[in-house]
Amino acid sequence: MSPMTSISTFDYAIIGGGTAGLTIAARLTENPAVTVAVLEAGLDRSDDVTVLAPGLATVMYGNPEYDWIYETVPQISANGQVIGMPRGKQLGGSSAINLLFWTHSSRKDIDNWGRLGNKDWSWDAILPYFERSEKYIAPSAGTARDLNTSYINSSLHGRSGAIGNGFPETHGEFDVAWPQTYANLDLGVDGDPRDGVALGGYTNLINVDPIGSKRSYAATAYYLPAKERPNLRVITNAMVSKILFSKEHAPTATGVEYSINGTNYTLMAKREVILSAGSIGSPQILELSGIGAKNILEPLGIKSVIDNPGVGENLQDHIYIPIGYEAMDGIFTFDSFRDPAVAGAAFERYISNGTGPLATGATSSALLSYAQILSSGEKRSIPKCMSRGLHGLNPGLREQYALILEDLLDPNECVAQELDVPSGMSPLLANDTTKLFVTSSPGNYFSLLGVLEHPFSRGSIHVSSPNVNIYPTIDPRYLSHEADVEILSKIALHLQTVATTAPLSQKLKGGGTVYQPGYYHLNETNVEDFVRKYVQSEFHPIGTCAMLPKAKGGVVDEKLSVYGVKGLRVVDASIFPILPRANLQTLVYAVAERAAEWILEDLEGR
Ligand SMILES: Cc1cc2nc3c(=O)[nH]c(=O)nc-3n(C[C@H](O)[C@H](O)[C@H](O)COP(=O)(O)OP(=O)(O)OC[C@H]3O[C@@H](n4cnc5c(N)ncnc54)[C@H](O)[C@@H]3O)c2cc1C
Repeated sequence: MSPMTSISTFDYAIIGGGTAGLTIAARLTENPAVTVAVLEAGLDRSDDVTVLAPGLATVMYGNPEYDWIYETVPQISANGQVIGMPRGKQLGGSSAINLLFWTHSSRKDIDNWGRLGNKDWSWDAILPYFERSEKYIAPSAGTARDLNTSYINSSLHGRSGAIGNGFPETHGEFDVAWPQTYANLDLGVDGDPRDGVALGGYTNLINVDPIGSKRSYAATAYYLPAKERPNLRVITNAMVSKILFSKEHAPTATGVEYSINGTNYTLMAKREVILSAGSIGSPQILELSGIGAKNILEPLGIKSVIDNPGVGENLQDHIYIPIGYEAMDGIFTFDSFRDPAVAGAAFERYISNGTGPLATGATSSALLSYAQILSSGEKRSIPKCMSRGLHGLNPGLREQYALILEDLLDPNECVAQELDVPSGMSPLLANDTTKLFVTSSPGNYFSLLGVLEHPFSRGSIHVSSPNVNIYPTIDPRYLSHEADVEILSKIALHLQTVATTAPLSQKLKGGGTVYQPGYYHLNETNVEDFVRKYVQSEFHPIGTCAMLPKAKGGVVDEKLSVYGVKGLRVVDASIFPILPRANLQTLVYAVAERAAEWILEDLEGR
């Protein structure tokens, strides 16, 4: 907890000290006249090596000290699997446990947010906020050569923003092989994807500060520099259960109820409550506070404040298929850490000088259009099941599907992201994230992952109890739309082409044809069955408090204010109306930066 102050009522109360919450807190308190309280359920772990060492990220999954350890209900269209859903429970939220990919959405992705009815949302409008959150650090000449970083257009990258990012000075044989493999497939990156347009295979930036090779994230980059400000109070171990409303006229958010170790407290907010509890926590807290579908809340004894059936709906997530290959003898993968001596030596090396395998995360990425992943001679077309058209859908969903279909037909728009995990994986144990990124099979493995960027399936998150400690029901309905199965199958088949292409194939046994036990060769006949059995979450849930017109299922307006109440905004990944390409954190930071500016403008009456 940061130093106590005598203030008991604040101008702003922020629920959730995660990626978005800490960004807003830091920006608002730059104005010394503004008082801000942040209420975070987890603890401050910003000096914990498990958080800071890039190579230890997956160690946090399934550990309640760091992770909420949510899980989905059985996924009917995905072989009945329960999928584990880690979310960061600590200052920094999911930015403290994520896999450090620093990627950007496409220009069209954000323009689409505008086309869905959100005034003033476009790529051009969000650009300054990407820049504000980014501190790009150029690599050494050796790293630039090894990882082929010549695609970087440094004029596009922010140099003095909050989050340090660059290329790891420690890299392995797979990292070096990756860009050349895509170039050999004629899929080499055709620019810097930071421009929102470029596609192809490349070495990705990761948000690691080169000084000591430490994770740069919301707690270290936004919170720590602001920590001593007298106008900021961050309360950790504080579980928020409810937003309070005044009874006058239209309901106005006036404060929050929270508890610490079972003792209840109330905190008042004179100007606004800002809900930044993430895509699972934010709809849960809205519903617990009476904002949501009346027919869900009243049977649970929750008094309705605003009847809005959009809350908790429109859940979308990036899903992927992994395929495990056996690495050539002598090549390091994280499977080598099964030997405690190897793991111990790596830890010592990281602690003593910030180098070695724990100093880096995976860095390989490819952003590919539908045309680029189809097998040669195959023509791009809309999925078979979409040929009936979009009749009978509600207007909001019809518009979203029309945009996704456009992306499929556009040779310049990303449909798949391909990446790697330098170890074996156990996708059939996806309900237990302590087991997902390891394998019990002896040997060293390399996993290729193919992600579906714009899924059609839509799910929901709803409370099942008025008690905040009972987790909401999370049902993403993975693969419930047939089109997702069809497209993900094509992506899975493309991964096999990548694995058998040099120089990557030279690093894999049998030239990329020897599989980790449990995986097997895929073909047109067996791939759909494989996709339903092996599908995974990239842990990118969005959309559950969607920024959309209310008639289209919206929960917040284009300035992120909750419909029907005053003094309440939602600012986090839950407001994304439709999934962008690639990983989400750069967009969460940018949205939070933009929201902070609006909040300050409102204060100044501009
Ligand atoms: C395992 C994993 C890997 C990922 N990898 C990448 C990646 O490599 N690159 C990338 O760009 N993106 C990645 N992402 C996605 C990205 O990190 C998230 O989308 C982003 O951090 C979400 O930010 P947020 O502000 O919406 O939520 P969060 O950062 O999760 O913040 C929500 C905060 O609210 C708190 N909270 C919730 N409920 C309550 C309550 N009742 N009371 C008080 N506090 C509460 C939480 O503890 C948390 O701190 C990954 C995510 C995960 C989980």
